[in-house]
Amino acid sequence: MTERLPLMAGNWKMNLNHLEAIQHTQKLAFALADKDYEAVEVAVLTPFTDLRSVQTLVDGDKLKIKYGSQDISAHDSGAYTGEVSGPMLAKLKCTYAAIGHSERRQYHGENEEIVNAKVKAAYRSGITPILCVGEPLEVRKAGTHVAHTLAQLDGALDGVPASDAESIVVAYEPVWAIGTGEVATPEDAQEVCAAIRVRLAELYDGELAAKVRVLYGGSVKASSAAGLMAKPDVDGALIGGASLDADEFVRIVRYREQAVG
Ligand SMILES: O=C[C@H](O)COP(=O)(O)O
Repeated sequence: MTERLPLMAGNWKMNLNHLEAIQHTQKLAFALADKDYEAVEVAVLTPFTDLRSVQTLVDGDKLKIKYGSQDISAHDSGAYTGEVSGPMLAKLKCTYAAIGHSERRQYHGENEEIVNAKVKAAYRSGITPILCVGEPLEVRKAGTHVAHTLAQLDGALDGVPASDAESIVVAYEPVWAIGTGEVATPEDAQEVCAAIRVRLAELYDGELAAKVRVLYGGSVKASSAAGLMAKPDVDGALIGGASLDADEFVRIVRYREQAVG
């Protein structure tokens, strides 16, 4: 069986200016030890304005924290006011770019076509997409959450070759769980994360599907992390609010030390 290194990624959303970002990253770096990084990959997804500061800190102090953006342009350069391109993010040595987060879909009209173009743009620049998928509350209530989420996955990966897709990270984030304090049960998370892996095997092959990390996101805290991570198809978490509290984020990274709640 393929060993998947768990990934705990903090999505700061539109929080922490570049000075606060330095302080926060230093606090994380101070708290995290080599053994933490052996057990878990740790990443922060910061506002664009923080990336240069975080890069300088990571490079200068040789930190093992990975970092990336919360979005990426579908275009590589040109007259796209306000956009930030893959080559620009690659120059800042970003490992990851979150793509298709529900807040981008909801507030910025990102549809499957745009998400697909952004996934391809990330790969053109050697950046690994953290592709966000997940259903809103009405879809969950209608019981069609698996089909809804898999349709988002299909759309995002349309025309993406296996040689790229094998490195993708998929984050299942039910919209009703984001920022609400209502975390999905481990069983709910497992149901959809497993379905995502099955679909990856159908779209590509079982070997690729076994390699891809599928995260859960939505109100994850230290108290819920161990229970979620106990599920076989949950390979980490995308953490919003709780990632802004360095102590809480470190506790999530050390989920193995928490009780399965
Ligand atoms: O990207 C992170 C998700 O939107 C989860 O956010 P949250 O942990 O604040 O619910």
